[in-house]
Amino acid sequence: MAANFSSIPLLNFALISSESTKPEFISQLRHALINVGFLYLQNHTVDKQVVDDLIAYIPKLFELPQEAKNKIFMANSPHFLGYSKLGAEFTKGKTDYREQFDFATRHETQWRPGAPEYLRLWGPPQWPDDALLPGFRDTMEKYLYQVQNLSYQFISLLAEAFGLPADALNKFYDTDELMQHRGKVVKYPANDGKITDQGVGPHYDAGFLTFLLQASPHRGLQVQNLSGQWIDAPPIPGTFVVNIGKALEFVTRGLARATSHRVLSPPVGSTARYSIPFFQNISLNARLADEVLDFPEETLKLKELRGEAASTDSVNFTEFDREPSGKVNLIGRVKSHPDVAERHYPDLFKQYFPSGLPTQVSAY
Ligand SMILES: O=C(O)CCC(=O)C(=O)O
Ligand SMILES: [Fe+2]
Repeated sequence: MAANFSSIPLLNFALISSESTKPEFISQLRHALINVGFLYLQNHTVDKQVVDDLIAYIPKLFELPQEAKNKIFMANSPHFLGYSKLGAEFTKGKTDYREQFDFATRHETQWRPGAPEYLRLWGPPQWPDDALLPGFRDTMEKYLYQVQNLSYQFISLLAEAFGLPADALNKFYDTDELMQHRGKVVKYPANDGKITDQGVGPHYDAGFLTFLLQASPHRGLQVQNLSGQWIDAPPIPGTFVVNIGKALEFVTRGLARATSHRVLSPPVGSTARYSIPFFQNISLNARLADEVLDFPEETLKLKELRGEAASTDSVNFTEFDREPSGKVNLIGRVKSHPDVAERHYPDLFKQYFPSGLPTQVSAY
C-alpha cells in the first residue's frame, strides 16, 4: 500500500495568505485529499470568539427542559431539522448513542406540488425558544455563516489542488439563497457499561466537505485508513477536522477519498463528549454522474500511486451514479430517521421500511 496513513495531517491555513507559501499549502492539501480524506485545519478564518461563545452554550442547550426540546422534535420537520433524543438514530443496524440538534442556514423551501420531493429536504430550521436560551440562535447562525464562507474558500483551493481552475467546482452550488448548509450540535454521553459504545457507527458523510468542531477535550473520533485500521483523531484546540464526503469522491472519480469514520462513546465514568459538525451541501439538483471534470494527467497519476482502499465498514450513499444529489441525501436521511420519514415521506418510508417502524434498522 503505497500511501497508507497512521495519523491525520495538520494544515496551516495562514500559508494561503502569501503567494510564496500558498503552493506549500496546496501541495499538503493535495496529499490529504487523495491519500487520507481527513485533515486538521489550523489558523482558519472563523472567529475564535464566536467559537468560544458557541461552545459555552452547548451544555445549556442540552440542559433545556425536556418539553422545550420536544417542541422542536425532528419529527415535526420535513427538513429533518430539530431535536433527536438519545438513541433515535441508527447506523449499520445499531443504535447511535448520541443526542443532537440539527440546525441549518436560513432557507425557504423551493418545493411546490409536482416538483421533485427531494426539494423539501431543505427548509427553515426549528430553533429553541430564545427566551430560554437568549442569544443562542444568533451565535449559532453567526457560526454557520462563517463556516459556510470558509467552506466555499476551501472549495476553490481544493480545485487548485487537483490542478483545475479555481472555479471548476462552482457549478455544483446554486446562489446563496438557493443553498442550505447544516450544522448540528451533538452530545455523546459516557458509556454506562451496559449499552453499546457506538457514539456513531462507521459511515461516510454525504456531501463535498464536512467541517467538524470537536467541542470538548474527549477522544473518540476515529478514521479508517487504507488497510482498514482505525486511527485516532483526537481534538486539537483551535482546529477544524475537515473531511471529504461521498459526493466529492464520486465527482472526482475517487481522486478525493471519502473516508470511513466513527465515534466511540466516552468511557464509563467520563463526562459527555460534544461536537459540532457542519455539512457543506451541494445543489439538490446536481446529478453527479453527468458532470465530468477534466483532471490533468499528473493528478490522475497520484491516484494510481495511492492504490485502492481496502473495503471499509461503511456502505452508505451508493446512489450518486444515477440519482440527483438531493435524492441521494433524502434516502440517507430516511434511513437514519425513519420516524421523520414515516410522517413526511410516506412513500419512501414504505419503500425502505416495508414492515413499518423498525426497532433496529440498517442505516447510512
Ligand atoms: O461527532 C463527531 O466527532 C463526528 C460526527 C460525524 O461523523 C457525523 O455526524 O457525521
Ligand atoms: Fe460523519
